[in-house]
Amino acid sequence: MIEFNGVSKYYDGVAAVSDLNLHCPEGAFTVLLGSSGSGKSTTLKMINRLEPHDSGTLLFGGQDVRRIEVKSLRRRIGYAIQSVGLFPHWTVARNIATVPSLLGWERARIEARIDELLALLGLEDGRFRNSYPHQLSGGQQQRVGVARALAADPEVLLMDEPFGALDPVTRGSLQQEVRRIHQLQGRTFVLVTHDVDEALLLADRLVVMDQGRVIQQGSPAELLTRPATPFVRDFFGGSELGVRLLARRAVGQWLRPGEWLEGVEPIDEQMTLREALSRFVEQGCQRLPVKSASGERRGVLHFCDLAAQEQESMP
Ligand SMILES: Nc1ncnc2c1ncn2[C@@H]1O[C@H](COP(=O)(O)OP(=O)(O)OP(=O)(O)O)[C@@H](O)[C@H]1O
Repeated sequence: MIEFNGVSKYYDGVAAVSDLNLHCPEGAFTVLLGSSGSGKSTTLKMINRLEPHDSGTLLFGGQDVRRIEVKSLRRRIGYAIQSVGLFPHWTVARNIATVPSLLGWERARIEARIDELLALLGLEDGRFRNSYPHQLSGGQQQRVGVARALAADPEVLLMDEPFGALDPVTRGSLQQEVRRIHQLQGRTFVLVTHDVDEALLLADRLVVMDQGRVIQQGSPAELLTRPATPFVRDFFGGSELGVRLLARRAVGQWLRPGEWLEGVEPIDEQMTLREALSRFVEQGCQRLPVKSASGERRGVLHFCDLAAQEQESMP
């Protein structure tokens, strides 16, 4: 969907990104991960031409972005940023309606879309619709920012640290929400973050950047198990690589079916192996029964299997 071929961008002769080769596949959730100043935001802004690139080619849906009229390009791309950028004197509803109104949608269609998005982002409580941004919490404002970016059902959603300023609990619930929306709608999402756990939670495809260059790109499991350089390994927390890998895997794939255990509270098969590890430590046990969301017996998770799989996947 989006392809960078040898793309560079300079500010006052200094490269912000250089010779970028990067692919964001259609329908995938791509996350650009890197430390401050590594060129992530610049990369994102070149996609919707908020920043023009200086050399190389950047393709959007197979077309050179320079050949797509800026207005029509931006209509195809939603953009959500950390500072939200809501219009302060407009209600939530009017903020969300910004792009559909520009596109000349009929009133009834706009109203229906606002309702749909408020429900999608967990803001369906009637009071939000006509509130002003300053009457909302930071987390609610971020939700409205994402709703506004999604309003005209863009082909691509770009998000630059959209949960940056939030407390861990609100951040966690918004991350889950965005993941759910991605799975539901099957659109192409590109998100920028410097938070490793956020990246691992959301990404189908992960791109690690440093000093304006792509250091490695691939699936989260690939990067965790086969980091291409010591930098990538260190970025994922070196000794924490194994635990982070456990956070990507669900209990359901690792249990022994056909076994059961009485007298111990069962865990859910959707639980991550990382959470299960905490449960083993908390309860000081070696085995845990596993049930489905509807309460059916699925089998037993053995601590020794979990430890073995972590060793296998370590680089
Ligand atoms: N408008 C600008 N003028 C001059 N230099 C800039 C401009 N925007 C970015 N840069 C420089 O380009 C480099 C990459 O910046 P960029 O914002 O893309 O990094 P980032 O990885 O998104 O960082 P952060 O996580 O801190 O936002 C930095 O060295 C930055 O100082």
